[in-house]
Amino acid sequence: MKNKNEIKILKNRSIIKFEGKDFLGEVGIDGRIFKALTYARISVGVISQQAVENGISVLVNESDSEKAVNCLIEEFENERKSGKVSQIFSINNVSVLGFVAPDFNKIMSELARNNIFPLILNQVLAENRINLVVTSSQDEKSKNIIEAEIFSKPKTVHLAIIGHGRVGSTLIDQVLQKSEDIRNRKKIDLKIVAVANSRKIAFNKDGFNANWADEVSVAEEKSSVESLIHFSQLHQLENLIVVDNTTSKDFVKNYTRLADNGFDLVSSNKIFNTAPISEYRDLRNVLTKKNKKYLYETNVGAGLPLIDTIKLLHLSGENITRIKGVFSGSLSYIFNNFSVREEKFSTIVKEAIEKGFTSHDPREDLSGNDVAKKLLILARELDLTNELTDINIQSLIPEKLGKLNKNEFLNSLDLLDSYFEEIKKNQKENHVLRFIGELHGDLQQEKGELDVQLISVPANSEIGQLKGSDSIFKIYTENYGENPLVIRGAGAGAKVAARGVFGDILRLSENK
Ligand SMILES: NC(=O)C1=CN([C@@H]2O[C@H](COP(=O)(O)OP(=O)(O)OC[C@H]3O[C@@H](n4cnc5c(N)ncnc54)[C@H](OP(=O)(O)O)[C@@H]3O)[C@@H](O)[C@H]2O)C=CC1
Ligand SMILES: N[C@@H](CC=O)C(=O)O
Repeated sequence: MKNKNEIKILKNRSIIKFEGKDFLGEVGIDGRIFKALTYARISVGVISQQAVENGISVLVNESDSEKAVNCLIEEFENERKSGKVSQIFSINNVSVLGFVAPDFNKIMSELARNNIFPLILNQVLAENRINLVVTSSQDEKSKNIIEAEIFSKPKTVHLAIIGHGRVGSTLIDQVLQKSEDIRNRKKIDLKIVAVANSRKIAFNKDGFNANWADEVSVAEEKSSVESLIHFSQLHQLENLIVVDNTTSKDFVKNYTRLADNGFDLVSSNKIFNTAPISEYRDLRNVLTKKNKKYLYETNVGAGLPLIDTIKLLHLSGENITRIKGVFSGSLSYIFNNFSVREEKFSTIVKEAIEKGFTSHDPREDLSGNDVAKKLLILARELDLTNELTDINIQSLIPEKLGKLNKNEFLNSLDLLDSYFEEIKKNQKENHVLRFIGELHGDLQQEKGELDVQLISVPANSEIGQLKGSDSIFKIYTENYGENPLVIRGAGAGAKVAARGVFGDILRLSENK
């Protein structure tokens, strides 16, 4: 190699594989292989011997591969008949990458994380010189990964944003606004290469810019995970992250396939983490096997650093004994306001919807389901095996309103007014209403007790003093005793949720 800093790439090569048994160490076999190839005027490149499998691999130009196989078949006719040589065949469409790198192990682990496993590897340790043979469908991607490692170039991270509703579109704008700064400060080049909704998916291999919404609106490709995987393979994209900002039950079924195809996962969607425990564990096993990561900090408390904190406490052996709080940003807003304002319940619910605090269908919040899911997600972080059906949920909507379609329900909101007015009036003096979640019981057992309910608390209590759409999580542990660790802050809204998702993306990117 002339320039030590160059990555040399030789395309259109074939591996000729020569396999058999009992010829290891036999004098003359290698010589006959090279002689036969030389007589056929075939030039030979990287060579590798597999002692265990008793085979030899040589590299030739793809245009010579058929001739190379035929001349070796002819040369070893007798050994093939006796069974000493079992197979002579070619693997076409491969490329060689030659480079000098001091930290070879790091490069190998980066390649493996991107599902790249070299077919041949030759190393001259003393000179840090390496030759890798990879399939041509992965050669450019391998080159980019190796270049980023050896030349400390910004590493490109390719993002597929699934769902561009309130959270997804805010996230895209935040990423676009910050990408240059992140490239300069962290040497991470974030490129949004795919954006999808439930109907279609738009691709841009160079990365979308501020006009992304226009590109999505004219896209014609049907939304599917197959086309996303195909696109990532066609363009040999490395460091892939798929971001699920949907509310879809169907999309989460793709997580395993995406992990299998080299994607790490970030999700604001709570559905996967509240699936039956066997499915929940299956994906985690696949992720471990495939060395893929799955981050979901925004599943509980939007952008608040809650899941990470609980994970750390639990991992460090601190026994969490109880978690109690206001888990829902929308219900926080609704009851913080309803408790102190002379307004109808339905008016305040409409405000929460307008401010983007509620789920797409506000009944997900008002039924207590959203809080129940958040509670379950926290319980499972503590290795408890609870299911959604184990949770005692007090729903805030009568059954008949649950059966309406979304618009009919929104038009019937005022049917809730007198019921909540009555509850408000019947409280003790200086009390306010709060909708809380609580995980308690003996948390060293397999399952904890999970309750979701509307309570009345003194206005001057910690929970009673909550404002705006803030969430509060009180985490009680053995060592903190009756002084819980308290995490409090904005619990809903597209901006804070998107910021939390962005944080997960950056955490994954930094470790890539
Ligand atoms: N809003 C908030 O404060 C917070 C929200 N979250 C979570 O963030 C997620 C997104 O919320 P939000 O942005 O408010 O929801 P929206 O309803 O505003 O947006 C959902 C998006 O997902 C798309 N989508 C739905 N199904 C699919 C599918 N099968 N494949 C591809 N795209 C799909 C929708 O496309 P289409 O228009 O075609 O249906 C839409 O673009 C939710 O899971 C929510 O629970 C988490 C924390 C806080
Ligand atoms: N609707 C949720 C936000 C999304 O998770 C809430 O009100 O907290």
